[in-house]
Amino acid sequence: LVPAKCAVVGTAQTAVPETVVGGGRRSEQRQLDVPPRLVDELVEEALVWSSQHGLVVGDKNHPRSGKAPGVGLLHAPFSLLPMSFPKVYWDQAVELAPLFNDLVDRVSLDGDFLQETLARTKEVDSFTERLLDIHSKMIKLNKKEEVRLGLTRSDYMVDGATDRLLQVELNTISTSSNGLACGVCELHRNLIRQHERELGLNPECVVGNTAIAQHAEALAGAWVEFNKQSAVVLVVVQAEERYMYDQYWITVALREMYGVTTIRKTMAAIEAEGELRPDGTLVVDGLPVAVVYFRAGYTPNDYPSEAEWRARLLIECSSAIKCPSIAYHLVGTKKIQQELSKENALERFLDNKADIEKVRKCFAGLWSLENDSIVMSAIESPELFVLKPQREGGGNNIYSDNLRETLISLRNDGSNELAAYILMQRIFPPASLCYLVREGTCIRENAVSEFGIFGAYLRNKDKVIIDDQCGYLMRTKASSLNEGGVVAGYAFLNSIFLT
Ligand SMILES: N[C@H](CCC(=O)N[C@@H](CS)C(=O)NCCC(=O)O)C(=O)O
Ligand SMILES: [Mg+2]
Repeated sequence: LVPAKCAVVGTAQTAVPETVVGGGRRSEQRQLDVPPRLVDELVEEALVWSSQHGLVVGDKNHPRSGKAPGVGLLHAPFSLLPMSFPKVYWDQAVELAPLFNDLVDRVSLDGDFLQETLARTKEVDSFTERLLDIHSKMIKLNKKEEVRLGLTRSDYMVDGATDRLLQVELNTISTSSNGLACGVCELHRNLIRQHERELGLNPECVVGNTAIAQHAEALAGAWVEFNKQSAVVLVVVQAEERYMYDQYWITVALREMYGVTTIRKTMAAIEAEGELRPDGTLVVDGLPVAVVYFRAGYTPNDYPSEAEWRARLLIECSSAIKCPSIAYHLVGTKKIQQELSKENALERFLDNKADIEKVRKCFAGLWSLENDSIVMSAIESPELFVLKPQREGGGNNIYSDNLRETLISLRNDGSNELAAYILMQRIFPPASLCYLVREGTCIRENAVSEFGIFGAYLRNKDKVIIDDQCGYLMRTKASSLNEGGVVAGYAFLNSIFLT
């Protein structure tokens, strides 16, 4: 992806202009120090570029910005300049992508493992319970998903204390920012191209992002496997979606590159307009559905009534290729992540010893709350842990004093509520001063980054058609913040150049 000559940018060996502050610890991730006058110029150019190239989101201050495209747009939050990122971590994450693709697929086929691992959680977490109910219905129906499409993202942080790349989580549903991530990469390339001399950076050093093209390719590949010309790709969306432009990058590419039609429907609309033909074909609004691409359905908020649950069940019972299937969705829960980190757990799913070691090497500390000694450690040193419910979408994790109080009350209740959570080692990535632009204003903050590699996996029976990394997402947030997430309103989109 990156010409070799770039790999040395930012290290002491090259005649690097004084503005590129690099070198230092292996895990050092640095941004340029830029003269203030130049910052203002770059910010103005970046805001114009974003507006002209669709690096945009709906503005939450505009009443209809989540309803109709083209109404109430605001530039997406972005880092003004790319983050230098050690090539050794990029290579490691790329190497892990197919291993996690394989792991997710294997675990998704082990219905007993999913049901048993989540059995305690099911008792105290009604959202997970509803997902598991649909899953067990599929098992009773002996429903086989012969064609399986996984569009995942494995998120990592560099642990500053050990320089290790540690997995934060493996997302298996609605992995987003795949569209906008490509935009911010092009933005950075453009800015550097216009100011190459002053910035002392080569635009080619910004790692290209293939996320849009590869997500479209994978969805089109699944549509081909369904093998019905008149069928469409159904995108499940929330009624209010200010992140729609991120989604449209994928669906427009699908139409323009592959001629595949997509329709956007809420779960409620699917329940109202959807039906199953005798042969199992899902028909929505009169159109046969080849692929269901979930960009909603990952949070209880997406199921405000029984209608949405009926829609989820209808989709799952159909012959449509689900992205993700209910099983893939369950594989992405934090409880499964914690279970897979246990001794000998990976051996149940992966064969190759070397692969198992590579996967295990990126696991952070993960514990269930049945482990009372860990719970006591977390009560004593809450800042070293993160308490995680089985929730996606950002803004759900519990930190610091809130973590301690939650654990104390859960422990005192003696209730089995504990099974709704897992504890994870808190990772402290190296921080560096970054220029962060939101709502037209640039601030300079000490910030940390979370690096995600998207994964695409398409399989038809025994034929693996796609098994690859499919782009990346770099998110940067003020190091003073606990929670991350761009949609959640904390993080900024970023790109990387390798050092
Ligand atoms: N509105 C929904 C947003 C879906 C969503 O929040 N996805 C989570 C994983 S579940 C995610 O990938 N977050 C990365 C981008 C961020 O930091 O916000 C969509 O567009 O599909
Ligand atoms: Mg997540």
